Amino acid sequence: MIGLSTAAEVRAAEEVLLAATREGALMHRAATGLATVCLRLLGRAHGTRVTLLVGAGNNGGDALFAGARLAARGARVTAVLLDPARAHPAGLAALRRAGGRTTGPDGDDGLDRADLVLDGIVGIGGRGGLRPDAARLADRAATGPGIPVAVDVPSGVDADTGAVGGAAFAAVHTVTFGAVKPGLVVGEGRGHAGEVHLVDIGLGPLLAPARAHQLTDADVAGHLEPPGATDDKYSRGVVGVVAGSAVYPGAAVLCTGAALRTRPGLVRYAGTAADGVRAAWPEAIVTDGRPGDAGRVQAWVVGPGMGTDDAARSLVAEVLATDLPVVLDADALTLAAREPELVRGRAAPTVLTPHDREFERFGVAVGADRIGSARRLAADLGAVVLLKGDATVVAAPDGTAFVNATGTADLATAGSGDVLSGILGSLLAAGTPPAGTAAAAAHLHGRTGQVAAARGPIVAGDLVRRLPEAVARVRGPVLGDSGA
Ligand SMILES: NC(=O)C1=CN([C@@H]2O[C@H](COP(=O)(O)OP(=O)(O)OC[C@H]3O[C@@H](n4cnc5c(N)ncnc54)[C@H](OP(=O)(O)O)[C@@H]3O)[C@@H](O)[C@H]2O)[C@@H](O)CC1
Ligand SMILES: [K+]
Repeated sequence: MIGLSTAAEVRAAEEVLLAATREGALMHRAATGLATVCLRLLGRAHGTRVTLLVGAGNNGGDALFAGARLAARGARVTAVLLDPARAHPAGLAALRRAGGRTTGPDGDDGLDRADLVLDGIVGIGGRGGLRPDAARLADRAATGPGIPVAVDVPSGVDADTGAVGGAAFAAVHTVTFGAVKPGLVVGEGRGHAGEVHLVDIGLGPLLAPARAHQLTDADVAGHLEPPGATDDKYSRGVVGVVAGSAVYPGAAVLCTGAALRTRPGLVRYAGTAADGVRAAWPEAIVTDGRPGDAGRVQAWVVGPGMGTDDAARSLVAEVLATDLPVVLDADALTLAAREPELVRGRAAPTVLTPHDREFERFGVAVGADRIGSARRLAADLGAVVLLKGDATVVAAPDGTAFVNATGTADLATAGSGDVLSGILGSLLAAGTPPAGTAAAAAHLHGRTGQVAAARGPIVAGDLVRRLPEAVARVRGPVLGDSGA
């Protein structure tokens, strides 16, 4: 699990470490890591051209020291000092000693011929969009030939929320220090950060326990263990699906299929799409009755494609009245937004899976702080909220949050959400804690999108078909398995 630490958490840890190390040591660690990544991206230093955009804070200091290291190896380095009188003095001296040159914001910045541009305008000390000089340079960097690399945080991106309140540096790589900040992996910030490289500067043991996390394949593999010798179809968790309609069985078919393919066990379906589900998935146990007629289950998924009429409302209320974990998706979210007390009163876990418009039906704007908004709704409803997006956010009522790392634009296809709710129901039936389980489902859904899209454009049915391959990929190679 990767902890996501806010600027304040990083600063608090930094303060302790700064007091315990000799002056400048942390910045040297940061700059060494930064220069190493730049060298890897450039392939070599000698003969390359590097432009540094240097603000007046320590973020500019990092860029200057890294630039000095590259200059010492033969790169032609130009530092553009946004505020020459306040540029980091020791960094500036190091760059000049190594043969780098400096200029002001209106000088010859070399951006039109740079191989790499380092954005050291502002880091975790930044507020709001970039000021005019900085904005103009960030804009030129975006259209120039150099690889745009952000130092710690792309300037103009809020490190905690990913909000971009005006002009911002568009990086393809971000080299961040001490901890990954949430703003690099969520919302608009994710697109501005590009690939994130974490440089260890020794903060780890001093950081407060993170309240937001990213899962890795290894974390999610624990949810996807193959059946053991003593498992039977019941012991692996039985999921019940209430979805679709006689006229539109598609959502029910996708959701049931995804549940079946995630953790082979037992899937029960109850609803008016029974014929369609039977035809597509003879493996499922199907009734055209009510949820109560379906037989014993350990978790319910309710909502996809079932409409919002009185009949649908009564099915949602019946499922929510059980003491089992429930995933509320699609139409069930619209119904729950009308009667949030149906969710608030529950003792068993409830997971809501809204996209932005569904989220806002609960009366909370999503805004630019997606983690904060998901946390607010989760606390209000006493439920886990999985807010879908480029980087899906999961928040628990206690504020624990997860940001998904595997999302891809290919998942924005009709029926993709039905597949996610099927995956989630299937994992939740195992009885694991709901927030981490929802994050694991988002992770697997994203991996499935990646696996399926590798062969070309995808439809939701491809996700169901490629789920076993994605599960295998998340589990990774089995130790001791020779492949024979
Ligand atoms: N502490 C350490 O030892 C270590 C720190 N480290 C590094 O330090 C960074 C934090 O440094 P920091 O605290 O100096 O703040 P920083 O991010 O440079 O920003 C302040 C400057 O930005 C300016 N500015 C603000 N908003 C702006 C805007 N919208 N548009 C334009 N400018 C704007 C602001 O201007 P002012 O308001 O003062 O005029 C001021 O000049 C951190 O991210 C990491 O890189 C690492 O080396 C590890 C060791
Ligand atoms: K920066």
